[in-house]
Amino acid sequence: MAATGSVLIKNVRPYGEGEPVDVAVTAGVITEIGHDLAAPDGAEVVEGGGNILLPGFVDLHTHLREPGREDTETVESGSRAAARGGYTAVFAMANTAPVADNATITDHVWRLGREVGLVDVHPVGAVTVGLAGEQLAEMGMMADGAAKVKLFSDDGKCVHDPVIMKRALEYSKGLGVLISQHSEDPRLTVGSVAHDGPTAARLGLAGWPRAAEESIVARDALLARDAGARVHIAHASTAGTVELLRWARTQGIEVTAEVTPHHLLLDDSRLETYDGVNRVNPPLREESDKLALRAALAEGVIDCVATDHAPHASQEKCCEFSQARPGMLGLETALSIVVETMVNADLLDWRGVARVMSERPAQIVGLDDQGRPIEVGEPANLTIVDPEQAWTVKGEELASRSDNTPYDSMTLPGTVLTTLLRGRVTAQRDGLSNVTPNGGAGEWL
Ligand SMILES: NC(=O)N[C@@H](CC(=O)O)C(=O)O
Ligand SMILES: [Zn+2]
Ligand SMILES: [Zn+2]
Repeated sequence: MAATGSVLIKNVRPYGEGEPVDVAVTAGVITEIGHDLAAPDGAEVVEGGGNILLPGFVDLHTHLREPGREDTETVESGSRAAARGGYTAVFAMANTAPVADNATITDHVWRLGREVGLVDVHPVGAVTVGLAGEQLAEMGMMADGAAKVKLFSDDGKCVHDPVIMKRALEYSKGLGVLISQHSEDPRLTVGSVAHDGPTAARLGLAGWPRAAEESIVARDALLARDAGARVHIAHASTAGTVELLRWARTQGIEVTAEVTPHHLLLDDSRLETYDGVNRVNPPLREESDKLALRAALAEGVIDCVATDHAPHASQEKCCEFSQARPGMLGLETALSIVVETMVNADLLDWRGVARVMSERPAQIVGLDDQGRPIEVGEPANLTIVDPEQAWTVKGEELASRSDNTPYDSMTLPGTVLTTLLRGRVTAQRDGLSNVTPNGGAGEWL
């Protein structure tokens, strides 16, 4: 693999539009786009096979579990999973052990990411010390450190105290950073394990009401308005949250939001089996919520897709539903779920996929080297996707150290073939000749 040398990507269709072209890359930057380009001496050639070229994906919500739970994921295994999923940048949440609530930890995670070099790992800083919700963390120190932390979140927990959240928003505005809120009023979710609806009632599972999310979304929109700050809503899961986001926009409040692939595809009908793999926060909701989330993503009311990739050890997921840890894997399957729920449903075209997977997340968090248009002079953070190729998910074959995917054994549409970070190949499936029409995609090299 050439480090920062020359790469010639043959035969790709940027955004799935027009005739295939070649894309030449030198020193990590796109230098030419055209037909029948000659490979410069020593250039690595990547055959695109007429497939779709997109900007590399950016995930605002990943759990990498390092430091502390390296048995379930490391910066390396998570970076590999991300590259295979078409990602070139991920934001690693702060709910590690110890919590990433100071610059020593955020800089450590950032350095680990650089050493691995498969994806840009941006550590998320905690909003409060120890995620305890009581005392603001040293956000300024983290923002000023080597990692230049841009996103702060107590994810896993809600910044519940309105006074603390108000101060955090004011502080974030001054620092030019963004807070991502895990919207969950903890007093409404004590003991809750599943969406509070007919399915949970029938199955005897304690319910997690929509109001637990929506009351915080509404409150934080108002706090952001008063502070003149921006706020980002993590893993939006209800139709009511969509309506609140729409309302906030009409008021000129700067609220952005993400939706996870699992909330786009799955609903609480999955819970019938009591399989702990389906336990997640916020919980899988009802079909009406799912359809509202898809429509909101198509319309732009929800800005982007974020995986909430949450690896857990199998012994923490296989137990009784109420005992299973909440969270599911997402990085390696996200593109396929977006193809299934949005592209194949005619809700998004490939320009739209680039918008929700790459451009908007980069803009929201202020990354200037990711989510860029595929044009000469832009960094070559790219992914090649075969829209026709289906593949069968097998938990144990994923690059993640964990296998808690809710899509195990499912055949999903859309395959990532190659990912490039600043022109360097970070993931590549076996030669196109090995990609069989219905028998799954080629092996990862
Ligand atoms: N989504 C989850 O169910 N779990 C996440 C935490 C979180 O995103 O709230 C985790 O860290 O496991
Ligand atoms: Zn969360
Ligand atoms: Zn999370």
